[in-house]
Parts: sequence; structure tokens; C-alpha cells
Amino acid sequence: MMLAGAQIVDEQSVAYRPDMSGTVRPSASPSHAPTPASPLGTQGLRQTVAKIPNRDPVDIHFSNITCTVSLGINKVLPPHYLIEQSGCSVKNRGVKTEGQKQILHGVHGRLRPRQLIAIMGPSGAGKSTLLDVLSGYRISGVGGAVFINGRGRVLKKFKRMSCYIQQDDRLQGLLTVGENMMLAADLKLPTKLDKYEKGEVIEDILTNLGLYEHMNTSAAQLSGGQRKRLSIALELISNPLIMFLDEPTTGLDSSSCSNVVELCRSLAHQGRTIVCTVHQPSASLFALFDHVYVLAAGSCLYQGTTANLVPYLHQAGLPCPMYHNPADYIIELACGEYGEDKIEYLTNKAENGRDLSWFEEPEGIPSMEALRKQYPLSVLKEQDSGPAGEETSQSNQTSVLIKRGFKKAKRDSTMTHLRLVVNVVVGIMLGSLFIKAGNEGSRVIENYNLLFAILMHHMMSPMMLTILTFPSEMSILIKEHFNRWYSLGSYYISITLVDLPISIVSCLVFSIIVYTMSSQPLDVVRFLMFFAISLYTVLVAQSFGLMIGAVFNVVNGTFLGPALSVPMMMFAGFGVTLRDLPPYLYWGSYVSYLRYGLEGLIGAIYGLERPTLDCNQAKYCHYRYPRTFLKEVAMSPDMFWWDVLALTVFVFVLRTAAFLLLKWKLKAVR
Ligand SMILES: Nc1ncnc2c1ncn2[C@@H]1O[C@H](COP(=O)(O)OP(=O)(O)OP(=O)(O)O)[C@@H](O)[C@H]1O
Repeated sequence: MMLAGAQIVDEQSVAYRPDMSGTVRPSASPSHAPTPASPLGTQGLRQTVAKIPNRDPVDIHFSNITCTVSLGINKVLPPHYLIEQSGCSVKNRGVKTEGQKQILHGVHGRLRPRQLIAIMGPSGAGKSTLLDVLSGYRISGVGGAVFINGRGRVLKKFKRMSCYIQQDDRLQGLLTVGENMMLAADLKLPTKLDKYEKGEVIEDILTNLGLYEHMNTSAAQLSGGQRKRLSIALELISNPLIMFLDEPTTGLDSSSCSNVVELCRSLAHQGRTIVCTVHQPSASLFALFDHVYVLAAGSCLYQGTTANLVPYLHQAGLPCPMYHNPADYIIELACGEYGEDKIEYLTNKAENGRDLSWFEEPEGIPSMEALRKQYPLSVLKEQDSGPAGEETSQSNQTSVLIKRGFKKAKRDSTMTHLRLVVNVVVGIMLGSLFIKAGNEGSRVIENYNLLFAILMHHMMSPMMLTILTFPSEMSILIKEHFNRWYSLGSYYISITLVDLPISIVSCLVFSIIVYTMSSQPLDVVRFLMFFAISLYTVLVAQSFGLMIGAVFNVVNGTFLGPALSVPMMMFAGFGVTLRDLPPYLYWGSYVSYLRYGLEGLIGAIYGLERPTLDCNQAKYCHYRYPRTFLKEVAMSPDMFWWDVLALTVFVFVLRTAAFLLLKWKLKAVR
């Protein structure tokens, strides 16, 4: 049985010893003991933070924030579409007819430190968009300014002190909680810390977040609330000062909701600024927030403390009915249930977020100038002395990601196990269908069909597997890359290297089965040539799949992959020989990697001056002499090394293109 905590370091670790019950407990200090009942003790969290250098809390001010998106082909949306989509007719106000839609309408606001802030509003009000803008995740179509401690936000520096946890938990489901945490620690904590020191940080965080007992549970098996807490725990490793959480309570039961919000509250009260979007919290959940920012159709209706919401509405002449949850009431107002004029009225009253009079101590809120004086540039210079990009070096990122990749590959039933099984099964099937066809002069055309079928297999399986699985990996990449875990370069090198041995083994197993069952010439050189061309085809197809998977979702990719492969097959020289291709289409044979694959396989089997074939199964064997056959299919046996070169260029070009597309995609989603 794997023992709790053992994964953080290793089984021989001196920092852990089993107690009488067999459960491993840390031996260092009593504060490390797992917290059984309430996972969210503030005391413990303080200890965690004390281990990591802390920075002064930050004051965020945003001014005149606008966000406009292009509607693409839906230049003008019909009004009924918008009403159906939102369930809240006020959304119409956000539409322009010139093919653009303004989501946020010049909102202002202030996010004070040590506060848990809720951004509330009806569905489609622009909560997530505002969070995207404030976290720096969305940059295109955004106007206005964000100030950090009185100075304009520099995104690179801001990202070093903040993190963004999106609505969908993007976790490595195949890794356990402990492994996920160790990986984050290896990427986000200084490399000079040894595994025991990192283990201590992880233990503290997991204990305080109530996840210590689940250390050996895989992330995919956690409940919704536990997954949310793990997402927070992963980001807490770098001790961010500002945390943005998009709908952390969505999909959770009321007790898990309170757990997560209480956790955020205790993290905020330690000196962080925590901003969450929430849909419609219950009265008790609402009371846990310190501060609330209410949006309706991209404008601010209220900004102030949670407790001040009721007096604010009372003063506005829209008193909250008795026994009514104020959070429900403001959402109803924001939805226009009490008339659309109320939205405009409240937006004007709140001055679209400029009015700070409903804050806890409005008179104590420092001006921008006072903040600049409080945090002079000389102090900022010291704080900004850390690394400009990710926390650890590229080589460390690559090696950690390679380790993660192999761990995942070992457990991945689709990418590894199924792939191996498919190669064995298809190999046996093809081998049985074309049994002993390789030596027989009367079955040369059959053997030719087999070589093409082999190419089809090497093209389709890796390409489709990549197209189907990469989009889900992509969402994790977007999150981790945005939160500065690693660079795209390190990630790309790691996935390339991790996949290589799996491709080699699958392809080798397949080649041995098919080659021997179909009685191809028993010659090591020919087999190696056959295997090399097969492997190259796999690598090209995989790179092609990666290009598609990087840009398109699963549905579009599943259509595009095979559709774009058809021309490759047409120009491969199978069916229509290269000689018979119309001159104006001959260029197609140069851009079809299958042509080089087929030529290479034929070169391996029938080239190298292969002697006359057997003719045991027929009276007359037309293709008994391999040269006759090669002439017929218009392929030269001497082109093998050119084919290898062409396929190498394909791998290199497609891999580079996939990298550039990934890079573009990471920017485009923002
Ligand atoms: N890229 C985009 N293109 C077109 N419309 C968009 C885009 N992004 C957001 N929107 C629209 O902007 C509006 C606000 O979206 P946003 O996701 O911010 O709302 P929300 O308040 O977070 O809603 P919910 O609570 O349902 O998640 C919605 O009508 C949404 O359809």
C-alpha cells in the first residue's frame, strides 16, 4: 500500500516515520499533523506562508475598463438569440451592429488588499470577462487601465504576483494529489530547495486545505470540491499575492461551497487579494465575502462591503424586502426584473464603480499618489529582482515535464496502452490477411496493397489519437503556461521526447509482426529500412495531428484530419501511378509525405537488387522480376535516401509549424 506522504519525497525519507497504526506521519513538528475535521484552519495557513518570503499586499485600481469582442461571422445577432441566451433581456444593451459587441462598458473599481471580493451578476453580465481582464488573461479588445499600488500595471510583473484559476479544473487527472503538488513545487519553487523542504511546503498546504489524506488519490478521482481545492493548492505553492478564481463554487454542494469560500476568506485575510466570480450565492455564503462588485450588462451597479449592500439599496429607494437574500435581490435588479430603468439608475448611483463611499472605511482609502509614495520605485526594484519569465530554468522545466510525461504515459490507457494493443492487433490482422505475400511473385500486387495499408495505419492511428487527445491537454497547457509554470519551448521539447520511445516501441512491434507474418525478405538491412520509413511516417502523421489539435477543437479536428489526408493518399502514387498523374497535378506528389513513404517501403522490399521472386502459387508470375514491378508503378528503388531526407524535412517543418501554431494559439485565446 502506498503511504500518505511517502510520495512527496521517497520511501526512505527521514522526514517521515510510520506511527503505530501504520500511517505515515511527519516527525518534524506537531503542526504538520494532518488536520482531521476542519481543513481550513487559518493558523496552519499562516505557518505555510511564513515559510515562503512574503511581499507587501497590493491595492488594485481599475479605471474605465472596456472590452469589445468581434462577432466573427455572426455580424448581427437577432434580439431573440440574446434574450434566449441570457434569460435576461438587459443583455441587448451590450450589442453593436457593426460586427462587434461591447461586453464591459467603462467600469471602474478598487480591489483592496486582505479582502475576499465577489464579482456578482446575472449570467452574461460580464463577470468572467472582467476577471479575465483584471487577471491579465484577456488582452485583445480591452481598453482602460489597471493600476497596482498607484502605478500602471506591467503585465509581466503582475503575473509574478498573481494567479488565475479558471472555472473548469484543469488538472493532471492521471497523477495523484501528491504528484501534482510535487510537480508544481519543482516548477515553481527555487531549485535550491531540496525535496524535503518542498515536501514541507506541500504538506502544510495540503493539510490546511484538507487534502493531506487524499495525497495518493489521483486527481481524476477527487470530488468537485476537492478538485477546486487542489487547483487552489497548486497555485498556493508560489504564494501569490493576488488570486483570481472564476466561479469556484459552481457545481459544488452547499457544504463544499462554504468550504471553498471559507478557504479563500482565510487566504485573503493573510494579506492576499482574492477575487472570485459567483453566480447567485446563498445568504450564508454571501456573508462570507468581505466585498462585492455587482455587474449588470457590463456596467457596475454596486461596489462596497457585503454588509453595506442592504443600506445602499435602502438609500437608493430600492429596499431589499424583508427575509429576502440581498444577493438574490441585487441579481433580480440586475436582471431587470424590477424594470430596466433601475439598472441605469443604480449604475449612475454607483458611478459605474467610481463611488467608493460604500467601502469599509472610505476615508481611509489611499489615493494613487499616496500609494506611490508608500511604495517608491526603489522598494519595487528590490521586489522585482526575481526571474523575468518562469520561476525555474528552462532545463529544469524540461526535465520536470519529461518526468511528468513518462509518469502519465505509463498510466495512460489511451495514449500508451491502447496504442500498443492497436499496433499488435492491426499487425496480426494485416499479417494474417497478407500471409506469406512478400516472397511470392504471383502476389506482388497484393504485397503492394499491404505496403499501402501499412502506411494508412501509420498515418491514421497517431494522427487521430493526437487530434482527439491534444485539445484536453491544450486547456491544461493554457492554464499552466499563463500561470508561469513553464515556457512553451520546455513543454514542446518534453512532449516530443516523451512520445518518441512510445512511437518507436509501437512501430517496432507492428513492423516485426507484419514483416514476419507476410514473409518479407529476411534481411536485417531491408527490415531496418522498412522500420525507418514506417517510423518516419508515424512521426510526420503525429506532427500533422499536433498542428490540427493545436488549432481546432475535437469535432473540427476529427473532420479536418482525415479530410486533409485524402489528397495525400491521392498523390502517393497508389491507384494512380506517379507517371499517370496529370502534369498540372504533379506538384501534389512532392507535397504528399505518403508518396515518400510508399516509395521508401517499396525501395526497402523490392530495391537493393532483390533477386527473382518465388513463383509457387501460380503458373505464370508477371512480377517475378522486381524490376518489372518497379517499372510498372513508376518508382525507382534508388530513391530511398532521398525519401528519408524528404520525410526528415517533413517532420522538421511540421513540428516547427505545430510549435508556431501552439504559440499563436496561446496568444489568440487571450
Ligand atoms: N469571445 C466572445 N465572443 C462573443 N461574445 C462573447 C465572447 N466572450 C464573451 N462573450 C459574451 O459576453 C457576455 C459576457 O460573458 P461572460 O462570460 O463574461 O459572462 P458571465 O457574467 O461570466 O456569465 P456566466 O455567469 O454565465 O459565466 C456573454 O453574452 C458572452 O456571450
